[in-house]
Amino acid sequence: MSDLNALIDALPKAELHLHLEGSLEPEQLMEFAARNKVDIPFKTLEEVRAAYEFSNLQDFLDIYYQGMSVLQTEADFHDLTDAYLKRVAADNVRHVEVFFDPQGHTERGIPFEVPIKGILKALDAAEDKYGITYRLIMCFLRHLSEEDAFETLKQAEPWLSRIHGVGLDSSEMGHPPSKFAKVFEACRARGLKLVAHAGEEGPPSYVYEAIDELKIDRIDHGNRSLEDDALVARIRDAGLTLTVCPLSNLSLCVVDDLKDHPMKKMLALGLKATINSDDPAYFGGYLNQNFRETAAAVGLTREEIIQLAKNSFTGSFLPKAEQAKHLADIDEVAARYGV
Ligand SMILES: Nc1ncnc2[nH]cnc12
Ligand SMILES: [Zn+2]
Repeated sequence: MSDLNALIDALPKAELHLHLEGSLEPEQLMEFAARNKVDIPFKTLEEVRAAYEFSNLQDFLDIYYQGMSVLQTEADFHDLTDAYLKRVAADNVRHVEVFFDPQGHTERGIPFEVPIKGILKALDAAEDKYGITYRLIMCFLRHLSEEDAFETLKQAEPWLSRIHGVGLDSSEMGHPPSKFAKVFEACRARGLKLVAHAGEEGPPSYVYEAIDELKIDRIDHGNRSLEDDALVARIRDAGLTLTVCPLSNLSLCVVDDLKDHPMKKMLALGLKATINSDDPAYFGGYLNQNFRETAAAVGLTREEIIQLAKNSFTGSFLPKAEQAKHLADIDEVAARYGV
């Protein structure tokens, strides 16, 4: 193993951009379909794997929503979440801030409490079981209406002490952040943290809207911000974290080649970028795989890798005192590796 990969493995890290439904591995999809007697258009694992091939965000989302159909019971959501946590514990992940898409489930008749109960059961057990702490972020699907988002917020009301933030995901083009300004305002009034996918496929104006109209605390993706120097300065000066997802960007053709990924440039511009896996079952790798492939493709230095690990904690919603403990652990590992 290269020195760089050994350092990546050894560093404590947080993951800040992960869709739980996007951690549905082909094997699990087959298993859940069988145990719930759900018809799926695939007979073999190879057929599922072949379907996990995309050329843009919408291509992926079509399969992603189809895959969700096998998630039926609290146990399914628990098992899905637990498998993700177990997998990233092996990557030395110490804290996760994970998304779920309640509307992807309520729309097909699964009551709101089914996914959230299963997910929380696995997340609550994670500290003892895997040494992983968490925050849970409920996403609104942006291809649906703001009225739908308000209805989802109403269903979430009994759970709001267990939900730390809200996000905005799904088809970006044609669904600008401003469409959700009122519901984000209502969420802010309830003390929730706010994040939004912006600038993944959408233009820099969507990132401006997420900052100015949704008043987000963190930007998910944000790649296309680099097209606008004034926007880069805004993000940098506000200290906003970007949750960037390199292997997702490659799979969805946000970049044509990982060598062209802007991660190194983001760091050079002074942006607080982080590395994340987005939908690891669909995009070819969990957190350390994203670090490894990005480091190799764009030539990240050991110092940059350590900076990225630190950004993952300072960009998290953990209290400063807890962040500081993780930063001290990172310094200890860095010293061991002579950095
Ligand atoms: N990368 C992504 N962009 C938008 N919506 C998503 N839902 C799951 N993954 C997503
Ligand atoms: Zn995402």
